[in-house]
Amino acid sequence: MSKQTLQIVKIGGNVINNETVLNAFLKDFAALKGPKILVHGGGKRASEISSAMGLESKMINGRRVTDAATVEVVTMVYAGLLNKNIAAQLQKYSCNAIGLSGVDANCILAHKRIVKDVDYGFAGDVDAINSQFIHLLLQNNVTPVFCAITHDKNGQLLNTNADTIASEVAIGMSELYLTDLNFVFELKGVLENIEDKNSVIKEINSKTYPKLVDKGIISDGMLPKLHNCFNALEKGVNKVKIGDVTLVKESIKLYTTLTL
Ligand SMILES: Nc1ncnc2c1ncn2[C@@H]1O[C@H](COP(=O)(O)OP(=O)(O)O)[C@@H](O)[C@H]1O
Ligand SMILES: CC(=O)N[C@@H](CCC(=O)OP(=O)(O)O)C(=O)O
Repeated sequence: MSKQTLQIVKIGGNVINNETVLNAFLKDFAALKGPKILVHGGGKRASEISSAMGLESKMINGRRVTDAATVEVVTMVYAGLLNKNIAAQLQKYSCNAIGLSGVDANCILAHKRIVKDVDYGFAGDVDAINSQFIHLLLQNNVTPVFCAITHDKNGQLLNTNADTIASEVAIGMSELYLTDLNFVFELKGVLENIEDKNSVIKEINSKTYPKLVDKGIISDGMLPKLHNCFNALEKGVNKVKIGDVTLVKESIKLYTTLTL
């Protein structure tokens, strides 16, 4: 039997911080037919709230250094405020959303990120997705909304990059579905020239990708995003796209497609 298509959409911090844009996007997302999953970040809001609490935010290579105080703040912001607000807006648009962290029903198991020379604290890298439980929700017309909080099965909460959550969920669900992964952010796609908002590169493949990195065209947060895109394609995800909030509309023509 052929697999059903599953849409996985990730929204980032700049979209989440603009209430009007976020609501318009959530209305379109709610109208998407078929099984779907929303993954949200919210790094920008977490940095603002940390700052208001007198905590400094430190990012290294696109990932937040998450000390004991920061893991408390990000859990409150991602798994509480943002996750529940997004689920409430989707309910308003008649999408039966369930706001979840990776802890709930052991949906996303992770381990503390260990890399040479950098102590990221309670930042997590993903080990496993509970695809059977997520499948159960989807089959009952429930739409999971995941935030960036995971756990290590030893009682420790971990903060995981939301792009990584989206690609790992897409990889994990690929055993059951044909998965389409969509990264939604504030620009129309990956740009040839960051000053020209319409200079969207329509297709990036695994050969052109390193050249764009060498030329400095791809930098900052786009580096881990593209790494996650290619990792997803290599591990069986069907389609990967990057674009703005109109990406979930069928009529949209301008975005970046990633291919192997
Ligand atoms: N070539 C590029 N095209 C588009 N954005 C780029 C490019 N190179 C670097 N960027 C930066 O990457 C950012 C997106 O990454 P990030 O801030 O992590 O997004 P999000 O929080 O939505 O995941 C953009 O806001 C932009 O500043
Ligand atoms: C470990 C790590 O970096 N976690 C991220 C999780 C949120 C996120 O990825 O948010 P955006 O998608 O809005 O950037 C962070 O705390 O910023």
